[in-house]
Amino acid sequence: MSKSTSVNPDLQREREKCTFNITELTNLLDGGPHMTEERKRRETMVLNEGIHIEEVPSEYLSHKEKYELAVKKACLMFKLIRRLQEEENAGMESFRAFLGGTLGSAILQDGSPLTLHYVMFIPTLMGQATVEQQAYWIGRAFNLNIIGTYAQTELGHGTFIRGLETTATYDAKTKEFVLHSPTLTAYKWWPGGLAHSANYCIVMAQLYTNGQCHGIHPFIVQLRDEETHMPLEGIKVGEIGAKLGMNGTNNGFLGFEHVRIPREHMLMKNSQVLEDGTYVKSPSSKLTYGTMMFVRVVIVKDMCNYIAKAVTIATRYSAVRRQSQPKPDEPEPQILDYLTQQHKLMVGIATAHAFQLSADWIWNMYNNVTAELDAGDLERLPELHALSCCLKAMTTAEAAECVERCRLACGGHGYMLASNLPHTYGLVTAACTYEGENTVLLLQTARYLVKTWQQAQGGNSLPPTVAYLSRVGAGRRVPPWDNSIEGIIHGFQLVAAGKIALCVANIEKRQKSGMSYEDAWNMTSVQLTQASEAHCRAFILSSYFEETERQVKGVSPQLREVLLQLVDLYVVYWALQRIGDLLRFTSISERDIEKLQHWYEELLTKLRPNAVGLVDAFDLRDEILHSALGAYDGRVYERLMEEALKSPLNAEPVNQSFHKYLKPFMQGKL
Ligand SMILES: Cc1cc2nc3c(=O)[nH]c(=O)nc-3n(C[C@H](O)[C@H](O)[C@H](O)COP(=O)(O)OP(=O)(O)OC[C@H]3O[C@@H](n4cnc5c(N)ncnc54)[C@H](O)[C@@H]3O)c2cc1C
Repeated sequence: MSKSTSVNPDLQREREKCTFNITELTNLLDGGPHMTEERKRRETMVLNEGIHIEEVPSEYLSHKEKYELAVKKACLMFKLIRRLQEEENAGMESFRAFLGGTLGSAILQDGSPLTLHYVMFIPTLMGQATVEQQAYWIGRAFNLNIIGTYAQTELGHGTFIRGLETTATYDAKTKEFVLHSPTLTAYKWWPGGLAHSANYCIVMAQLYTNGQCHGIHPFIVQLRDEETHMPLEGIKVGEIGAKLGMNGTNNGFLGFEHVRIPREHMLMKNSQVLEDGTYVKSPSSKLTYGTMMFVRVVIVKDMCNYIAKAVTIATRYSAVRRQSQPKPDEPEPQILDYLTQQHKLMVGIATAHAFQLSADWIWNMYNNVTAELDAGDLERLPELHALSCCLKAMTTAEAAECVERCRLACGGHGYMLASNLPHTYGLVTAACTYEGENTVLLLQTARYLVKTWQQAQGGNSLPPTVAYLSRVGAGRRVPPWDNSIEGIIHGFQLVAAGKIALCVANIEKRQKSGMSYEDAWNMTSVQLTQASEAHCRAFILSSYFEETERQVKGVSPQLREVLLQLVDLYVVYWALQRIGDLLRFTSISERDIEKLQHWYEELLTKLRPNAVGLVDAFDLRDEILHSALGAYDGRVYERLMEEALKSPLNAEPVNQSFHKYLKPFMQGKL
């Protein structure tokens, strides 16, 4: 952590009154002291290169210049990864470590044009290419001799994959596929790095062989000449234009005019097309889920980093900022002393912890299920799929809310790009849409929950993450309310079960009244998304609670106390947020609610002295925070002015537009 000699005295006082050892918490969050050391080593290695330093802040560059700078930085980052691979034989994790949440967004604040190469291109090759295909492609991709992306979404269709229109028609005479975009809406639209960066691409297209359509399959397609980078014949490629955020990602469009590729360029680990055009179906359509789930799990982990970043900025700023004078004879208080401010910030800190533990949990589950898959066992795949869908949806939505709340908590200064909260919001809110639009994902989880509920009613045993549904199932008497953490978590399980039961009952009722299943589903879908959210909330609350209980066994009493306070705060916060649900599905009373409210206020007060210590423990270097409001030394006002002076408009006292427009206008001559 970069420590300036002159730290703002308020911030310094906050650090002095912290009750626990900050390094102990940092180590815990990293997964052990050796991991902290490893992370710091990586950060130093990257930041010492100076790639993050910008002569002119990139917000003042043109669209084209922003892209050119993003490519330069991304290449320098990839060069480092290549060096690490050569020196230390590092694997895929080196990509994640360098390009993921914290370091990645420190270097490329508005997204990287090469991210898709490691987020989607390589994982898809690993998951869907045959051993021979991997032998041919992975080495080149891994060494970054080629740059790839992943093109699925089209102008006309994103969510509905079966509706994609790009075709890949097999020509048995030449043993080639012919890729074609029959309509404007068939154009690929959105893939990161596609516009001007990647020279290869995995394209999802409708496979036709012997006159029959076999649905969507992956193909690897060369887009650009490896020497000149010119688009190959029949390839129509370009950029989709400026966006709310992520303007460094070079999202592109792509159309094909009868482009021929060899048969070997269909990724055939799962389904195959033989030389004569015979189609050999995949043993399970579910096998292709692997890459999607990997990416969703990575997204959950990234959300923790973005939340940690936003709350670090807003909490440090809240310690430095003084405003208003509630007591006439006393100085203005730090805004962190207002309970409403603590309410905005503390839950963010707790959320970062809760998501990190949920992410670790699902990461382990992902690895176990993948190992089972490799051994041909698909049993836990639907459970993992359902959990990864709702977790991705909930964590991205909540991260976006949390970053926005942090921005608002910083008042006007939070609106400045120099706070780095707007860019962070741009990155986080995009994740609500990509890799599965959030509502659609919640509905996918709901489909699994409805099915599971029906299984439970039939007396079948349920997989671990939904086992609670048979314990708290329909028809059971609602137990007395227990105003403890375990009691609230149990209450959330009752809410989830109650909502799922209602959805199932509503769908059945609507069907009985003559509606088709599809219409009954659609009419119930608002409730279905809420049931999914309730299920996911119950999962996050219980995994956060259980994992923390396990974790605190190995920490000092001082840290233990704070970690448990954070869990309590998170659980009670959500109970208060969802009072309506609890009143509806549990036996909670007005008196219990009042107690919860007091408990919550007490927790905020208890956590208040440790607020800065808690965010310091995220150990985000100034170069990573990239924020005038959040720097370690708290020199907020000085930094804001320093940043303002970097505006190109401040380079001259009078702008030429004065002479050209303002003056003639004021003099009535325009
Ligand atoms: C920043 C960014 C980066 C991206 N990167 C890539 C990339 O690299 N490669 C790639 O292939 N794609 C990429 N995408 C595309 C992304 O995957 C799609 O935007 C996403 O899947 C949603 O599809 P859509 O845009 O067609 O929205 P739509 O599916 O049209 O959704 C619009 C609305 O309709 C609703 N809706 C749709 N279907 C249903 C349903 N069945 N039930 C209820 N409601 C429904 C949705 O909830 C939403 O409110 C990216 C998108 C963004 C924003």
